[in-house]
Amino acid sequence: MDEIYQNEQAKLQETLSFIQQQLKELQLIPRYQGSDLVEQLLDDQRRQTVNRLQLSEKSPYFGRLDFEEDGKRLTPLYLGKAGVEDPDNHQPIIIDWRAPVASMFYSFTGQGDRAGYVSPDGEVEGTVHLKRNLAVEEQTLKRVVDSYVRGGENLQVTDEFLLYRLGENKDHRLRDIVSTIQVEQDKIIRSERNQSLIIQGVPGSGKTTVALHRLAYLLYQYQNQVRADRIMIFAPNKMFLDYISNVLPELGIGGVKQTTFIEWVLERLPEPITLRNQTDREECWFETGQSTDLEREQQEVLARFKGSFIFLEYLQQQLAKLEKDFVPQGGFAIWDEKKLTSEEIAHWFHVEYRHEPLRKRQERIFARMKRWIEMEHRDIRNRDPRNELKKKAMEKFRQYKNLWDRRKVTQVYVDLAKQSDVVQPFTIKQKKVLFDPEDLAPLLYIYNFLYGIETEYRFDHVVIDEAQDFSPFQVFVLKEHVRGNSFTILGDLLQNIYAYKGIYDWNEFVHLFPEEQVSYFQLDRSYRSTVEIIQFANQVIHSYQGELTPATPVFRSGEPVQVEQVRDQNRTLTVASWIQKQSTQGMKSIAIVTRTEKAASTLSVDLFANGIEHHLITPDRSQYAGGISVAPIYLVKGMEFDAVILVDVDNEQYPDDALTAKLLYVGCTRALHSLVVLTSDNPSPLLPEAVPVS
Ligand SMILES: Nc1ncnc2c1ncn2[C@@H]1O[C@H](COP(=O)(O)OP(=O)(O)OP(=O)(O)O)[C@@H](O)[C@H]1O
Repeated sequence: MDEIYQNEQAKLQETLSFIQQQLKELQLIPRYQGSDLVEQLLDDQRRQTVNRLQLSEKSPYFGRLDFEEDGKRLTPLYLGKAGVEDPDNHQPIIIDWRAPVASMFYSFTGQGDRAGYVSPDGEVEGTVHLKRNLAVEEQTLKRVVDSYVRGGENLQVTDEFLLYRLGENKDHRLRDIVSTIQVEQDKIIRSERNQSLIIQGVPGSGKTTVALHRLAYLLYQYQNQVRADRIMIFAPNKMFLDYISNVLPELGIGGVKQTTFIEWVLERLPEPITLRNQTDREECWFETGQSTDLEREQQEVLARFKGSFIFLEYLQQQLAKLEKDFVPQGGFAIWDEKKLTSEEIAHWFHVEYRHEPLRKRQERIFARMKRWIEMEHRDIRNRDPRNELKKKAMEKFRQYKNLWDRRKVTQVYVDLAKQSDVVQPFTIKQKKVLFDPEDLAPLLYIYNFLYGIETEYRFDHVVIDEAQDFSPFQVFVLKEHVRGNSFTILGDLLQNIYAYKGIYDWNEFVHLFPEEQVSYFQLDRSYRSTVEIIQFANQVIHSYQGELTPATPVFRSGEPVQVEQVRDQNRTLTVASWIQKQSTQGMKSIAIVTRTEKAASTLSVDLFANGIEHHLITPDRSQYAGGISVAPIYLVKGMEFDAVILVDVDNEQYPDDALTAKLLYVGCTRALHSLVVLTSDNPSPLLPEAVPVS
């Protein structure tokens, strides 16, 4: 292996010198400031090459595949995050991981020596001689692992490199996985653009990571059809967006937009919308105790109805009626016998302008009527030198315009919703209607119906993360904004802790797309947590698993999950000493997870009093700083930590019901390496049979 290592070391030096030389030469060329288009294009290309070389400089490649295409000679292919070529002969020095030929690195599993890929010129086949993983960090070769050598004993060492990567401690942001993308993940990443992918995946199966890699792939593969600034990522909250914000820049991608659905709709609608304070609602939803059960149930029924396809169909019918009767009866008359009949105006509206949204047609008709009055007035100017008749006509016109529907979008929605049997009256506060997030998709739908969609709000691709919390109505309205149904929709039905929104079954989304344009994927392998943690979490959710497949851990063993009984008065000290122990063991991200927001603030105060510096995660927090975090359980969804301690896991806080089981499942599956569960002398019935260690 030493010789192999030395050869690779020499190759790395040679590649680095090449990159540095290229960079030096390119950086000596001054930026072009003139107006010659060809020169501008060349300058732009140089800038892109500099960006790629800079990305490659620290870690030029991560893998090598020796491939002998049938009828050609064997070529070692080095794969990196960005492609680098020799400018003199255009030969590739490093191949971009997204290139067709690179797909073999991910799809080749070592069973037999044949491999192939689809190039722009057709299928290519050949023989693989070597597949090698190379870990290069800060220009230093750290590790060389061969996962396949032709004719050698191939012991599935791919896993060795994967385990090495998974065993690392994580800082505060999600990372790219280009060097260890797995076969089932690669299929998703390389899916065609005009496909809506619906991905159900167990916690830690890489859903978020894979979706971001798919974006990088789409931007590479469909350069002329997909633009970064026309891609939108929808995620549950700002902190989560901050948490995932490193992956795309690590892959050399900039400019992709990210938002939450609420924020995006509020920005999109021109009318001010007053949203009811959601903190109270979430608190009520996640608060423990029976007193809120009825309130929760009512909320669930109403919110689910507003997000449902049934409500959408109801609104569609109502809006169709609105359109049919949009033109007021009676026509419009001015002086003498001059008149526009309602049939004439309706013809403009329903036939001539039918391709425009309703309010645009209305504007056009008003403009046309105004022009008509002026034209008619020219004929009688001599009779009406002081414009008396014209003024009267204009006054009548003003009155006529008021016969048209000129309600605000919010008013149209409130009126239509009220007429349905299910929707209850909206709360009014200080003369303003208070809306909930589930009203936003219907509001946007009505807005689009009345005003249409501006170009800047159309997307080439949309990612919906934690999509189990999205309603069919939300996805439907987003579909109106996306060209070619290009979606990546991902989530986990077992993590739908907001039962008052979202879906029970992915079919609720599948039906929204044409059959040939939608693909369903299921990811069952969990890469995040150790075997012990996954087995523990699987037992927590077991009774509520339903049809869903339990998570299969990648074989990475760690310490057993500890369930500890502590008395109330000792709790803070136990947590404090656990934190200290984890920090000394090198854990970079540590989470102390409580059942409610109140409990998190109380514990936070106690920990500060004990000298433990940390961050308290609250619903309005927009950044995740890593280190030590204290958070209520429902706010850690989507995130991960090296070590997690769950506190107060007793019968009172975690009774045996579906919502609580899901919450606890989410909490357990956040941990990468270490999980501790603190309970009282009355432990939660959801905990596995493990005998508590006291
Ligand atoms: N092929 C892989 N190689 C290395 N690490 C991986 C791979 N796939 C996933 N991971 C790691 O597993 C962890 C979980 O990934 P990610 O957060 O994308 O999963 P998820 O399915 O979205 O999880 P959750 O449902 O819990 O939000 C991350 O640390 C990610 O880097």
